[in-house]
Amino acid sequence: MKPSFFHIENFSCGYPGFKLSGINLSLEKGSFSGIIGPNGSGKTTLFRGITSSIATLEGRIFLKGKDLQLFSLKERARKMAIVTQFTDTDQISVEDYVLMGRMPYHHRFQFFESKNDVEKAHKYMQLTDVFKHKDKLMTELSGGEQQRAAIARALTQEPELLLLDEPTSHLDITHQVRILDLLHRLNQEMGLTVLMVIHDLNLASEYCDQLVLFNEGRLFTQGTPEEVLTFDTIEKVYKTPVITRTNPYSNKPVIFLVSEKMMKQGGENR
Ligand SMILES: Nc1ncnc2c1ncn2[C@@H]1O[C@H](COP(=O)(O)OP(=O)(O)OP(=O)(O)O)[C@@H](O)[C@H]1O
Repeated sequence: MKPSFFHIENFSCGYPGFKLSGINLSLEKGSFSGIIGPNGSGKTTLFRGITSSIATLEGRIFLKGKDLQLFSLKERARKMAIVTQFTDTDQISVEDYVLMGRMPYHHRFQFFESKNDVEKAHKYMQLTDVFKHKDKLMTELSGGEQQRAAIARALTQEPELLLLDEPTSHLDITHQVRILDLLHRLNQEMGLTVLMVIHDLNLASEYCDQLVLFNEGRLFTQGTPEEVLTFDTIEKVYKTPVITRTNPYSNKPVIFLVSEKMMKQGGENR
């Protein structure tokens, strides 16, 4: 059988007091997947395990059939990029920050970026709408602008697999759609494989082919948005009732939250 593009096998990692365990996950080349789940369920921990920021306790991860541990850092950075929740905002210009995405392609004694590196960085800065800030310091950007610069840097890395931890958490609605549309376009046109942690279940439903739902350090279920975003599953995992409907334009599931206020008003109107 042909190995999948990215394969996580019986994986476990964690910290004292929290263990993520028994994770099995396969991503096909060119897939667009979302990891969802309540706060503290282990989504970021999985990314930390994948990038070896924390030690693996059990299991293995394969990228294009090769154990991720066997990749050199440079080789891995050419294949896989990650956008974390926290952008390091040193005293560095936005342009230099994004250009760091080209470092995995520099040869040993290359101290300056090439014309090609600058062109790529400018292209992705434009696509993420941060080009106008290129001469500012990263510390002078807003949270959403920093998040877009981090995405620009990861795209400048031109990876085959892009991992994003809550890429839209600081973005206004225009930029949420703009960034997700951009990722979708790169996914469709260039075969970029995307795996993102996302809290907004409606955006997850709209953009992802596959959803992976985490709960209490385990993978609770995975499947298409239609299979995962059901009333029963959401109530069981998030412990809150929701209303589920289908978006008439995209035919994807849409979730409406049910508040106490809404329940009371519903009662009064009956
Ligand atoms: N450095 C750490 N040391 C010890 N425990 C940690 C550490 N980082 C996270 N945890 C714990 O691990 C658990 C999972 O955290 P994680 O950040 O993976 O959750 P998450 O699903 O990404 O949550 P959120 O949706 O809030 O971002 C939490 O209970 C958290 O308190």
